[in-house]
Amino acid sequence: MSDFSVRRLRSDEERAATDLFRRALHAKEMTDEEWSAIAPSMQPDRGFGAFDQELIGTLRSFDSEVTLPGGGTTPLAAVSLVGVRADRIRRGVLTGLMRAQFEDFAARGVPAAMLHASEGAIYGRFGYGVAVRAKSIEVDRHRARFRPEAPTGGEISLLDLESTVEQWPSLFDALPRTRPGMIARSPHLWPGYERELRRATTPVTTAVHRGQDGVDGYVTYTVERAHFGAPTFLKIQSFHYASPDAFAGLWRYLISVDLVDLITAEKRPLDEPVELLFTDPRHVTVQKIQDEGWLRLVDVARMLDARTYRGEPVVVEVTDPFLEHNSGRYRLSEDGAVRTTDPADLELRADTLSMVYLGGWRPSDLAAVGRVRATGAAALERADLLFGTRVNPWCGTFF
Ligand SMILES: CC(=O)SCCNC(=O)CCNC(=O)[C@H](O)C(C)(C)COP(=O)(O)OP(=O)(O)OC[C@H]1O[C@@H](n2cnc3c(N)ncnc32)[C@H](O)[C@@H]1OP(=O)(O)O
Repeated sequence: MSDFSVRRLRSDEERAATDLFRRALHAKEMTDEEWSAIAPSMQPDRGFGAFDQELIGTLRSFDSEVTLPGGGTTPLAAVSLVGVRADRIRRGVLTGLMRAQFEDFAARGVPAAMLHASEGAIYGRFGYGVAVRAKSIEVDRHRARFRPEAPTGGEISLLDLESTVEQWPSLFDALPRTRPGMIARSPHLWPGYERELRRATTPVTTAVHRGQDGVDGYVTYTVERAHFGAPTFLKIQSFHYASPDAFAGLWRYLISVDLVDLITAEKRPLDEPVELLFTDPRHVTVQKIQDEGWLRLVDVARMLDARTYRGEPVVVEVTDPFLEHNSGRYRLSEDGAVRTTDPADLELRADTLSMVYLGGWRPSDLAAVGRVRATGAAALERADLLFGTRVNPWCGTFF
């Protein structure tokens, strides 16, 4: 490890830290105008910097909360803007920053953290695991026909760019965050979203769905084509709903939009049944399945006790090399989670525990690739049921 120290960033260092992150991602430094648009998204006291003679690495977070299996919520740190200067990588700088950030989470009683990773090989060693995967889909608008039993939906009204910017926070906040892994959107997120919307080169439209009990869903999109004669894409930027009627009603609207060939939606829940709305499900193709959210159980005991379980108890032995105090055995049952000295049914590392925690992976599948060790098939069957969730996890918020 080279000689550097890590400390909380002062507010007058936030711009340099953001530029350092952007350089690490090969993006240009910000103009004054760009910084004034981005500055409000920096939650004070949540940034860390690594310094030798100067700033050489950074990361930050903003406060949020996450929905857990069973419907409860806990505080969550949404981690982002992670970067180390190119001439200082692979010397332990990120490791030092991670350690300082976890200490800060523990001091503030934040039991979990989530991030979206630029690369898949970075964060496992720090105890983050792929808890949420998502699919990107493409719908052939000309051929997709609704099945007769698909809900008809309610009324649709349209918002333009300015109304979308104004109403997005209240539209999102009014909808329940029902899936495990969904997070609250801090006020610090919206300036970045607004900036993205304003950078669109074609009109931004939001279709708002109103059901019997009022507004219960919305979809925001742009329509784009590469050049004259190329296929026209309706690109969904954001799609949230609270009822099957809103889900089907908004898809009916999207399919009805003229002069569109293909509809694309990125990072949708794995079990969202868009294709089943249509007479031929093959008119919806899955383009990609990717990791959407990496979860870290910072306080394993608290997080294990915060979610619900079904079925017979299981004792898990957790190994957490990065946050050693989490290592130990936990008995999980419908009554919650307690530390125990009973023999373990399953053994797994902290990053693997994160993968099963929201119900995104079955312990038996992870056992098949050597990431879970179990006493036998019966233990795995109990663990699959215990960690299983009614719906797939989904984050649905980029940060
Ligand atoms: C949530 C987000 O913001 S995602 C964006 C993350 N940022 C980027 O991708 C920007 C470009 N990359 C970078 O800035 C840096 O390379 C970082 C932040 C990914 C890593 O920072 P570093 O200071 O090099 O990490 P550090 O030296 O602490 O590495 C710790 C270990 O992880 C490994 N590691 C680090 N980055 C990577 C990587 N990209 N791929 C594979 N292994 C990696 C190191 O080899 C080291 O392994 P070791 O302990 O076995 O020796």
